[in-house]
Amino acid sequence: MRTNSETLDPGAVARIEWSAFPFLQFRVRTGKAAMKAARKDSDREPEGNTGKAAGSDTGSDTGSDTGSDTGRNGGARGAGLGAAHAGRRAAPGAASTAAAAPAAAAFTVHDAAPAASASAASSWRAFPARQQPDWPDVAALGAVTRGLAAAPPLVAAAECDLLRRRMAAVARGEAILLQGGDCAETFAGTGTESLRGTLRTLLQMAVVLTHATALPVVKVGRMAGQYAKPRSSPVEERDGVTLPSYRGDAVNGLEFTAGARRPDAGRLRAMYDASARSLNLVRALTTGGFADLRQVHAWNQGFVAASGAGERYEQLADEIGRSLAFMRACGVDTREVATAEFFVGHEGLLLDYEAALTRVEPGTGRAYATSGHLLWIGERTRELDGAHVEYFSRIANPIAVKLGPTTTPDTVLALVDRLDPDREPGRLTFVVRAGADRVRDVLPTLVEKVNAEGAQVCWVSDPMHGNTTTAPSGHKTRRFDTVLDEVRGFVEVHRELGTHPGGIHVELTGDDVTECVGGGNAVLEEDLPDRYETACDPRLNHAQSLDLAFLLAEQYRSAARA
Ligand SMILES: O=C[C@H](O)[C@H](O)COP(=O)(O)O
Ligand SMILES: C=C(OP(=O)(O)O)C(=O)O
Ligand SMILES: [Mn+2]
Repeated sequence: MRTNSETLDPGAVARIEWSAFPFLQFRVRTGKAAMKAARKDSDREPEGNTGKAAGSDTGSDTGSDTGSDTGRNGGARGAGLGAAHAGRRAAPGAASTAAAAPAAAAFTVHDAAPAASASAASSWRAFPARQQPDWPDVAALGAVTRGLAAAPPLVAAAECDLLRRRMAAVARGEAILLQGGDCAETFAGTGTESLRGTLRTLLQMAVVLTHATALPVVKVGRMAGQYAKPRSSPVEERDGVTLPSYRGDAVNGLEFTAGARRPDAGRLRAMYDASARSLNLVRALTTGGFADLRQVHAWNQGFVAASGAGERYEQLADEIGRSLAFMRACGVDTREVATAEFFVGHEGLLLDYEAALTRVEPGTGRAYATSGHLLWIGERTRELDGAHVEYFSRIANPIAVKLGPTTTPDTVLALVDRLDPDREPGRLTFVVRAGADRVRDVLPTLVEKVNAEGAQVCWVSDPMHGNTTTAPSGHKTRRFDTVLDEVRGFVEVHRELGTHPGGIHVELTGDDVTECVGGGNAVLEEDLPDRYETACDPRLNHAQSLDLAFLLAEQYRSAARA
């Protein structure tokens, strides 16, 4: 059967190139997939990660290269997983696999598809896949993924191509990436005020960064798909009771009961539905007036007036106001500047889900993950001979890879070879999360080696995941100053090398939560229990996010002046 994902017509794509005022403008027409697929699945061994118990100090999250992570998981076991896959396919008689036979045939039948694309939905199955749930009911998994394979794509291939071009601008130093949102989205939070708040926060940050850098800001939400979590430990222990760790709403429930923590494949369908609802709201808001520049600026003025550190930001906010007045005086109708180009992305962790939503473009034969525009591989799953790198090597979306503090230049160069063999600007982003104390040591060599290789990747800072600590109260937290210090280190390194600090990737929310310590309104350690609402990692709250944007804006400016 022929696979098909409907696309934007090329004319429409051409019309949504950068406008004169690049913060804005987003026109998308999505289409219906005509995809009838039958895919069965193979069961997998449970994750053998023997990392620290949940709730212990997360300092080690500042992490190991996945080379040593292999050690943690057991290198032999990793190889064994691959063997187990192959073995299962060769012996489909086992009761548990009978209903879950391999066959990603649905995606491999496009006659004109190049081999790489045609097998995108299935080739990863020959490689060990880390951090996958131990689904107890493989028949249910097969039924769900077959349903997803027949469902419409959530994003269009042409939108992914557009983001690739935007990311190419980032790679060339002509734009900045701002990516942010929850660590773990929840189904309960889908389509609610929280999502609006996160979107509003990102739009506010984008205006500040756009003005300070005089560069377009490419906006990508960690949203409408960020429902699956890799964990340091497969189990969590509380008061002598040990249960499977929460792996995100896509897999199991947060509640600490055996029933909730049991992986449920039906949640993959719920993830798709929740993503669709969120995307719908994001598209409506970003095109329906919510992103009106005057309104976003008014929000920023409100923030500056209310912030404990507001005085420091006043000048920049005033300048933005004057720029808007200048535009109006020149005859630009700022009321028309009311839509924003916005993309969504998530960690492409659950390969059964991503494979089921992979679609091959009939026109080009290229395969796309249609679950989101930009997908990334996490620090724990980026091993070169693993299933995630294999899957990502075969999709045409813009993709990113997280790099922790122990990442070696050889690993990075090998990732470039696997994931960006054509050295195409915009294809590959490295998200550095080395930790504030390591970034200045680790990053320069990585950047130099990649440059010497002739690859034009985007370099982005994730100042969250290398800076997680545990407060005396037991809450996982991050210090605002440390987060800021990592971003500063990241920018400094790039300035010294003459390369482009391409942007930030941040866990944040528009809510006034108390999860990270510090910031202009000074959340204290003892405040953490007040509004600690995250389902996984601590996020910057609304004010802390804007603090970060204003302070980063200062840094970009002073670096530009130097
Ligand atoms: O978001 C990233 C990871 O999923 C998260 O940091 C893991 O947290 P853990 O170390 O508590 O498992
Ligand atoms: C899991 C994440 O980060 P990392 O892979 O960098 O630990 C994340 O961004 O949610
Ligand atoms: Mn996280």
